[in-house]
Amino acid sequence: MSELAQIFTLPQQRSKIPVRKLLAFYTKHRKLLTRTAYILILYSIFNAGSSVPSNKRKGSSNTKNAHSKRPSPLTLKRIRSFWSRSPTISFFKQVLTKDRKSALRIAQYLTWQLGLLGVKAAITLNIASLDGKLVSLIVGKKFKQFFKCLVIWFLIGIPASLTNSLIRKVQGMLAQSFRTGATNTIMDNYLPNSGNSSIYQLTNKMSAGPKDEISAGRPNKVSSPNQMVTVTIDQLADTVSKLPVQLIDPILDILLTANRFSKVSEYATESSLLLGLIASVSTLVLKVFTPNFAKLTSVHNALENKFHTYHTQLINHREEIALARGHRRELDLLDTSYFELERFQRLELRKMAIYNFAMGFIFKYGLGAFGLMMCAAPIFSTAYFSGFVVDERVVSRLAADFFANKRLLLSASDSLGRLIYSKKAVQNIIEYCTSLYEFDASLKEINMLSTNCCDPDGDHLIEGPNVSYGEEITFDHVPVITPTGNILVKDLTFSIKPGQSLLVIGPNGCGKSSLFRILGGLWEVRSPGHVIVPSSRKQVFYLPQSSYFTYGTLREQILYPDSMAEYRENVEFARKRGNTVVKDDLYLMKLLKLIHLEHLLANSDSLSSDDEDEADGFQFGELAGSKNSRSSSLQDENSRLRDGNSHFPPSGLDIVAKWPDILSTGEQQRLAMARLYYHQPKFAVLDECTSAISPDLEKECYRIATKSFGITVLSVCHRTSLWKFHDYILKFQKGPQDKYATALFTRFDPEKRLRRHKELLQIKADLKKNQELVARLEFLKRTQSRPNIRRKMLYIDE
Ligand SMILES: Nc1ncnc2c1ncn2[C@@H]1O[C@H](COP(=O)(O)OP(=O)(O)OP(=O)(O)O)[C@@H](O)[C@H]1O
Repeated sequence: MSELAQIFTLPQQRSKIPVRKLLAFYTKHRKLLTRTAYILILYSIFNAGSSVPSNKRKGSSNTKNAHSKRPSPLTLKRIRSFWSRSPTISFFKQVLTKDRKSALRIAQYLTWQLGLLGVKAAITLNIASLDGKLVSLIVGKKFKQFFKCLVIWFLIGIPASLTNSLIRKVQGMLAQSFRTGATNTIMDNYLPNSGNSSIYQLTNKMSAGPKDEISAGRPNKVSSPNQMVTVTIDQLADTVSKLPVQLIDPILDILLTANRFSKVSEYATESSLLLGLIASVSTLVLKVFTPNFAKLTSVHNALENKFHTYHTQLINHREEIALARGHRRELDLLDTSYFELERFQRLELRKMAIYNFAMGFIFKYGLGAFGLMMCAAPIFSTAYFSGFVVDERVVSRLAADFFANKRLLLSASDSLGRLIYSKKAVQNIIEYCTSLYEFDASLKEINMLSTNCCDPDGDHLIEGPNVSYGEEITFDHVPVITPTGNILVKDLTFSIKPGQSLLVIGPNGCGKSSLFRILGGLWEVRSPGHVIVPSSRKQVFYLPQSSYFTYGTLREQILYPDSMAEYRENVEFARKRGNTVVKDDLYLMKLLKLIHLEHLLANSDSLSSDDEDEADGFQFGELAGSKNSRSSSLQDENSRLRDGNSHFPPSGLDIVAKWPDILSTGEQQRLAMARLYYHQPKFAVLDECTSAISPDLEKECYRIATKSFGITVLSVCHRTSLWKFHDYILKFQKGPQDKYATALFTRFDPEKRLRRHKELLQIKADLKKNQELVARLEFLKRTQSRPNIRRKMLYIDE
């Protein structure tokens, strides 16, 4: 009879309860009971670890509820609905289907991770057995065997350490692959090939939407696109890579422990049942202390984001803030946002401390005590049935079992705790995926709406039902309406052909730049308007008041938005074809010389030494390659450059700097003009892009653009000195009482207009002077006729 049967037979002799029948039933269904125990354990663990948020999100209020509610127990129906509708699963599917290469790598690293975790669990089991054996050999005083065992124990350390380090490495690789996949997925909509300005539109949408949802408990998903792409994806990848270890490692530990117990212990079935019950009760108790991790993460990220944004603003506008002595105001803003973050972190720490206490106590000590009890049970029962007289061999076997089991059980109870703690990781993953999914969905929505406006190859400037293509730029009854729905101009009509430059004038805020936003495809062409534009986006170039400069070489500033690869390709192509003009490094340096920026080249001496005369005698036609044939000197220089014997070392254009920081506004505008000369588009939109350049050089810049390079400009400029470069005028007018501006388009004779303008100014000045004279005369008359003034001759009035 087994020890177990002996125990159960003891009370039977003294009681009238049908213990025998119960025992028979129990012995018959022992396996079923064991399985029930395992199911109980699993259910309790998953229930505690379940974190499936409600999928019935429709509006923001539902979204808010979904996060403020505690996750309800895991059911099959919820799992099914989670699988089909959850943003988390959808995001994962997107990552795995869109970027096949990353998906393959993810699968590969996951397999590696699973294999390594299996090896680790097997090693742990072996080490536990060896531990027990070592104790048994010590008790049995078998030194030789003990030493052998110790050597094996020591040697096992090599694969154990190797496995651990490999697990970490594979985890890092998994995180990297997932990050790559997720970033590529988002990038497809963030900067789409179609050239659609989704980020511009999204930012517009954000400014129009609710400003701060943090206080409402749900931060704005798209409040910070850069945070999404840089931080959230990284956090997600990191958490995803750790999850297999967090989930599988403890599960394997528990399974191996259970397996070992079922082999070595007579009480395995009962112990499992008891363990299942205790684990269920423990997880129920733990639920009371478990905070809503998803909500904590979400609010924490939003507050961090706000704090970062204020700092970024401070850095971006440092000069303006410093000159305005705005440091106190900025400090207030930073302090407030930091205080909010700090207060929330304190709350978070408090909640986590309570949770960690409950976790540690229940799982480490509660279940640990239970484990020790189970380990001690065979020793006490053996001692009891043998009348407390035990053979030494039995003692050493029992001691070995005790140590091995104790180690395994304690690690199993710890594993159970870790498994439940992985709930935090799962909830964080859900939160990150939901944020990214919503961010991606917003971008997709914008791109879908703009599929009308942009072709997939990104070749067209704009597309849509109200757009057609031609050689000209025509606006036909186009209403100018802001994204927020404000009408700026009700009906805008004008048309210009190549060679017919347009001057756009009007008061501030009437919609001059907005016209260019429509032309650039940032704002849609609203019905009943219709526009005709050149089909290729390369034919229209836009230069704003403050141009964008990348962090890179001086050469890249001129080439932008072309890449270095495109530049090299163009140079090679032009050389192969034997073009008269090759836009190579030498050409770029000449352009810099043209706008007096040669000092930016590291070795500017080279421009003024040997080649001084040449550069001075340089003709714009040579650069434009339009009318004049290239001079032999330029040919010589180009071939010298090609042969690597150039007097213009490439280092000059290779300087890397933070260009907006080291260049004055005027220099930046001149560099932007060099960019325009390099690209030589058919049309150029110049939106006050020379406002900081001295009048003489500004005229020169316009002259080179229009006359030398033959670019047709559409310019907003306030200086009358630039009028002569335009053939047509578009004048926006808006009275103080008018809701929106009207636009007048006519042919423009700058000479005549300028004469009239000067005449008008003269008349106004004369009239003003006249009015002053009349007023003075009135005053003098009044003084003379005042009755109370003592009569004296103030002036002689003839
Ligand atoms: N993205 C936007 N969303 C909503 N309104 C906008 C947006 N961009 C500009 N506006 C509004 O449209 C109006 C016209 O702006 P626009 O930049 O066209 O003026 P402008 O005529 O070029 O003025 P200025 O001479 O000062 O440059 C302004 O009132 C501005 O606030």
